[in-house]
Amino acid sequence: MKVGIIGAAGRMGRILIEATLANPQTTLAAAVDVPGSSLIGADAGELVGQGGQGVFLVDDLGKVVNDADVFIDFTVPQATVANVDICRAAGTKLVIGTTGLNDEQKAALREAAGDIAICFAPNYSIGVNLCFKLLETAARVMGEDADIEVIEAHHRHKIDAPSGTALRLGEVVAQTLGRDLKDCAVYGREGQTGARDRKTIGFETIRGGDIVGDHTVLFAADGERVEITHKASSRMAFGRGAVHAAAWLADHDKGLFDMQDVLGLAGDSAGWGKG
Ligand SMILES: NC(=O)C1=CN([C@@H]2O[C@H](COP(=O)(O)OP(=O)(O)OC[C@H]3O[C@@H](n4cnc5c(N)ncnc54)[C@H](OP(=O)(O)O)[C@@H]3O)[C@@H](O)[C@H]2O)C=CC1
Ligand SMILES: O=C(O)C1=N[C@H](C(=O)O)C[C@H](O)C1
Repeated sequence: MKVGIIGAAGRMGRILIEATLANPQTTLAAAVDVPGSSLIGADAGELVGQGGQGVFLVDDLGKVVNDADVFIDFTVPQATVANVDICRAAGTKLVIGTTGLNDEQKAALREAAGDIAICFAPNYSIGVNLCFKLLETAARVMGEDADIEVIEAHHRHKIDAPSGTALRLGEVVAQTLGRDLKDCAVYGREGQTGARDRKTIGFETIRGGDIVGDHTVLFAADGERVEITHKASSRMAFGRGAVHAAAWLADHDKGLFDMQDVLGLAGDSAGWGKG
């Protein structure tokens, strides 16, 4: 698969270049970043110490959209939605890792997936996707008798909160228990909060330093606690997964998928996911 990277100069973009070059099923075919970046025109391989790739960073997806079979986009919501339109018009597939999209932006992705194949997931690591499955079991067994809290920690540069992964963890729990996250989520607490309502799902966000990404779902029952925790120690865990998803899209012409589909874990889920 010929792969293009959007947001190529970013933290994840550089990792995605490296992961694309390392995967025997993929070749690096294009790289895009924001207009005005001092890196426009640079050899994309140079960004990861592997110069001479002959792929140069451009400032407009439209210039290279036909050069790749699939683009991987880890940028910001506004840019991602614009990129979906460009890829849709060109018939080019997309893997999207950007988080923080609102309902309207997610609906735009769903609509575009009527014409092109899109994989959209808040977390491309194998470990987090395993945790989504473990969580269904934990919620089924303990959910009604426990207070459930989702705790996440990320680096100081992260611009959205709670993380996309934390929100998906909350969705998995809520849907397994027949609740609607929009009604039962509580984001942080302060002041005279009153006693905790067992039907709520709490979210706590930590931002600091260079934390790659930690997530815990806590089930606090009377007399015992269960915690399901994932800690990413390298962004390559996400990068490898996203490039695997790009290669997996080779067999799909249209539709909206997520990493559960790529890993073959989607079959028996309660219906959460898909944006
Ligand atoms: N799904 C997953 O597994 C993961 C998802 N993420 C998500 O990926 C996203 C990016 O994270 P991260 O790499 O840390 O962020 P960065 O800010 O480091 O990277 C984003 C890059 O995209 C560039 N960019 C912004 N707008 C455009 C545009 N219109 N066209 C092209 N490039 C653009 C930015 O340029 P500039 O800085 O100049 O604005 C920057 O280089 C976030 O939403 C994050 O939550 C992160 C890790 C894993
Ligand atoms: O911004 C990040 O860094 C990450 N974002 C994703 C999220 O919001 O869930 C995934 C990962 O935890 C890293």
